[in-house]
Amino acid sequence: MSTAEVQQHGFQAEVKQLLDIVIHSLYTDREIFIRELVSNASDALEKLRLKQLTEKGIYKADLPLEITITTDEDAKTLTIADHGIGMTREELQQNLGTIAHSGTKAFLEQLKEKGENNADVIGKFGVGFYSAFMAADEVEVYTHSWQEDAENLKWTSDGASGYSVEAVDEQARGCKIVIKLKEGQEEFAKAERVKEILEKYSNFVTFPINLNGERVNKVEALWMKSKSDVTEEEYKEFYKFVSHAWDEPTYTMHFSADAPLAINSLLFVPGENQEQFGMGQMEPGVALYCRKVLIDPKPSKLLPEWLRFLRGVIDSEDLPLNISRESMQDSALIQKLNKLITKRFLKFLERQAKDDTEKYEGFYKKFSRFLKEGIATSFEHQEQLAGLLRFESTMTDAGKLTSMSEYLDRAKDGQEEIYYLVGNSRELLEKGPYLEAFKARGLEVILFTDGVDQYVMDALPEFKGKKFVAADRADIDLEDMDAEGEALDEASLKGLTDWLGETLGERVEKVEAGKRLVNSPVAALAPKEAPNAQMRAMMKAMGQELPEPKVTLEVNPRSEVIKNLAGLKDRDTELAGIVAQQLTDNALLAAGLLENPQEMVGRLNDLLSRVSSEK
Ligand SMILES: Nc1ncnc2c1ncn2[C@@H]1O[C@H](COP(=O)(O)OP(=O)(O)OP(=O)(O)O)[C@@H](O)[C@H]1O
Repeated sequence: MSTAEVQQHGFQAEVKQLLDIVIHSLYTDREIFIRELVSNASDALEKLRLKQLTEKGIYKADLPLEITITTDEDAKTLTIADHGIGMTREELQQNLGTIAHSGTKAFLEQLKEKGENNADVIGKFGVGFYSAFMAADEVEVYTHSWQEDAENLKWTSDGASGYSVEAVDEQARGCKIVIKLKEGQEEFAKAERVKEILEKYSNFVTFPINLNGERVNKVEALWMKSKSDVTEEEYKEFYKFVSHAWDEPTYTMHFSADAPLAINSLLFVPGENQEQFGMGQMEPGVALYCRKVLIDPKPSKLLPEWLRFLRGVIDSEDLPLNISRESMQDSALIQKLNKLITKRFLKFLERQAKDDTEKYEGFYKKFSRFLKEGIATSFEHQEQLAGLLRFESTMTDAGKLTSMSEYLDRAKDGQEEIYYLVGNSRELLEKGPYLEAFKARGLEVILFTDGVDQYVMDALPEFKGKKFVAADRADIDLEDMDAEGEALDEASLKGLTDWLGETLGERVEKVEAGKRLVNSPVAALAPKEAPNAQMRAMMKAMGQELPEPKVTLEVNPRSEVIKNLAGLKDRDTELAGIVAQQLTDNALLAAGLLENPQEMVGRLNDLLSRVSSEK
């Protein structure tokens, strides 16, 4: 291939879609494209700084690690150049021709399926390099990779269908991005305007920035400063800068410690949960530094996976600088950092929950899935995480949330268990037969209605020494109470339960007189190990055939239906048999365990015809 040849490339379909949104629908804060490009330049310089530690033969090794910005009002251009790692031909195609981030890609595919051009949502997550086309007619990228034998290249695009790549004359190491401004966007070629934009965040950039030959920033790392020297505004801008975010952080946690490890850390909980918007699994976003030198922008083991929503920086002096990223991931030091920061963050959340409940509940609505994932996957932090859960219960008004600690505060003296029930909605749970007995005894039951709650509760055995017990399980031992109304006498009750056991045969494990029912005649109690209604629905959705579970049928000796049935079985065994089957179906239906509603309809019609024919 001759070096003069210009290669034409089409953009990947998702890039075209993204560019279409960027160019036609994203109008707010166009100036942020400068932040995106400066932040990319800073990333590229950080990567080069790390290469300097581990590689020999860096191209033009003496070039300073800095960012140079020039404006040209006559030519209507803005140029942002860095001496970072630059890009090879393959890297240009990979990085500036496709969307590497799988989450963004999946998200765009979803938008396409729905036929939406949702600028609002995409605007929340940033579009990186492509944001240049908010202000540009054409963008040129001149580059030479850090590798000595790499080509001198120029990438050009008008942001429409594709881009070209060609070999050019000798380039400096790094990238020089020339932005040819659109009509109406000439302000970004004015030095004053660009300076004003840079001032917002340039002090977070740990490399010098020169604008038209004049230095604009002090180089300082915000996370190394003391809390009292940083303003709210600086935190916000820093968050946007380091995480390429367009939203504002919900929480900011800035701390330093000397022992057991020397740490300076600045962490953010984002304003939005990307995973909630269908952007796929987030990548870890807390970068690891050692004395202001970036070691790894996305270290996967620095924090537990369920903390992948956090953004920010952890800087530890104790890290050896020359260690390879691979061996660092498994080092004892990383494990220590992981433990320490997780503990601090959980404590931080506990305090936030106490200090501003409303704000915490707002956070919880968006991010609770991560905490629950933590409970299901990390034994070590289970108890602390359980304390951070919020839920409704039989003692809260609908829509109001409470916590485990509040539950225990309200619990009766001597109550050794925490009762809960999992289902699709509060309404359904309240209509079911299981809560009566608890209500009658003044016992609080937690109502879990999130789709993942069953998994969470399967993983969580206890909280502060009190066992979790599902209110619909057969083996709950509730204390006797003086229920109102006359109960069936012992002998008739025994006769009835024996007869029911025989009549229902294989359908039930056993039939017993119970203490838990107040109004309902019967309830179906699933054995401890059996999947509950929610799990069954999920298993069925995955195509698994499930037999009806063998339940314990608990009968209420004070119910009129039960008292009548005890007599009916001796007068009209056939009719009593139909009633018994129907009662069982009712109980299974209420429990979400009924498998054959068709059979029930036939039987109900039979019953109705008998009732209506009675004189
Ligand atoms: N100045 C630069 N020097 C070297 N590589 C660059 C430069 N600018 C961009 N790149 C490369 O192009 C890729 C894509 O950049 P882009 O800004 O679109 O996304 P990102 O920075 O990876 O992610 P995000 O901005 O969403 O966090 C970068 O990951 C990087 O590899």
